[in-house]
Amino acid sequence: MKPVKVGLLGLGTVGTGVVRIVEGHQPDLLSQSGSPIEIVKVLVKDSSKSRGIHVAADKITENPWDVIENPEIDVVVEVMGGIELSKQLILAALDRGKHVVTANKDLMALHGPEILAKAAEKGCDVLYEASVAGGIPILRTLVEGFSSDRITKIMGIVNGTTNYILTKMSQEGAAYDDVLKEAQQLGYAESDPTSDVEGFDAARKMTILATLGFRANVELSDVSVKGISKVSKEDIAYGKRLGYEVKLLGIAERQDEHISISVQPTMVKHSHPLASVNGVFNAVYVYGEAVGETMFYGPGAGEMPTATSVVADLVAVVRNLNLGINGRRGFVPYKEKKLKTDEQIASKNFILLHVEDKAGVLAQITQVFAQHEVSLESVLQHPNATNPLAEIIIITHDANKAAMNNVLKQIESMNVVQAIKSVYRVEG
Ligand SMILES: NC(=O)C1=CN([C@@H]2O[C@H](COP(=O)(O)OP(=O)(O)OC[C@H]3O[C@@H](n4cnc5c(N)ncnc54)[C@H](OP(=O)(O)O)[C@@H]3O)[C@@H](O)[C@H]2O)C=CC1
Ligand SMILES: N[C@@H](CC=O)C(=O)O
Repeated sequence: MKPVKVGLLGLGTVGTGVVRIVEGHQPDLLSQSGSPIEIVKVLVKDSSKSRGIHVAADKITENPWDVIENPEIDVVVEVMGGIELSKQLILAALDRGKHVVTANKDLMALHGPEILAKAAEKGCDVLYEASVAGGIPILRTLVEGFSSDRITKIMGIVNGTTNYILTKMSQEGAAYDDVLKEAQQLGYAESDPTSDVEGFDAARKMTILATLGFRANVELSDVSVKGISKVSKEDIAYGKRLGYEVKLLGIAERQDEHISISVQPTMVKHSHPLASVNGVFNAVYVYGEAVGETMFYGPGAGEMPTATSVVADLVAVVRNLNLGINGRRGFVPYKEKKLKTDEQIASKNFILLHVEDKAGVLAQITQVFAQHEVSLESVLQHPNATNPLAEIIIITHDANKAAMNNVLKQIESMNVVQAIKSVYRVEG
């Protein structure tokens, strides 16, 4: 039986896993796809590097065109990362009629529409399951599993590195910098981990999830982003005392065709299933009008989980090749999105203030909330042992973002307020 030939762009964390699965699961891949699958060329940046896996020297190249212009290659698997070169190579591969599998969320979040349009024009498949939530098959689930429903909310822990960091800070009191180093050593973090800790990686994933879930032309610039670099041990400890876990949450919501998408550290109530998603695990919570609440859980990063999704896409491409139906999905024309205004975005909020420790201050503060019609769920005040200030912790009921911004602006200008230490969205 003639094997389907694959060119692999990248042999790092994910690429190594892809080679292991393709070589180690041959009988399963054959029975699932209908053809043997053979990796015939592998692109690396530095061929002299020692690697944790053996690949025959004649398969390794430092020249990407050895893969793209190789006429025997049917499918290109891009796991090298980056944007400009990967985009150029993927478009060139599609121009030559090659199908593409990629794990590259940076690329798909920014240039997905252009790449998918080219694939449709050329009758090729472009699959990118591994780009969101590593080992969880969430993209297929949104596109196929929920094709009959109208999704109104997608909420996810979609970055393994930050969830690993927050979990270790919360459970072991570990220091932020130490845990980030560990996540890098474990192969979870991006080559520039700023993407992870500042929330950009999660924003790219939320762009992809919202595009597919809401079937709308969502762009990366539509996502408001805040990372975890300013989350303190104090915030985590306060959250715990009040029954919350701090998580970096991506939240995409839709109401009457208006959408909002954000990534931000969020206080998640202990009783909410997302609060117990720990370590490198990811979870995506999907609300559909008909189905109600669903949640998908699994490892969000790392060699083998991510490679599982990449190779599952490869199997799908090969199956399509054998059925002669590649590119049949075509380019889905998404609906024009409408973004919610700040008046339309509502959530509960957690606010930690340092204020002067004297009578009447609490009343002054709560009055500001009342003026802007933000009602309060709970208010705690106690003296701070280390300085002559008191701490006030407020949890609001659902309040719109515009009103909350006005409250915070007014509180910041009050003489009795030394600092607005933290503001978090609250879920659950
Ligand atoms: N790591 C993870 O858990 C996950 C990663 N992803 C995505 O998968 C992709 C790969 O990630 P990962 O495996 O972690 O990355 P790595 O940095 O571990 O590997 C990148 C590989 O690509 C090669 N490469 C990079 N740039 C070039 C270039 N210009 N020319 C030739 N070869 C190049 C590198 O070569 P060399 O080895 O010689 O340096 C290396 O083999 C990224 O898009 C990432 O966002 C998605 C989900 C999870
Ligand atoms: N750096 C990413 C890797 C997977 O997408 C993460 O930590 O989730």
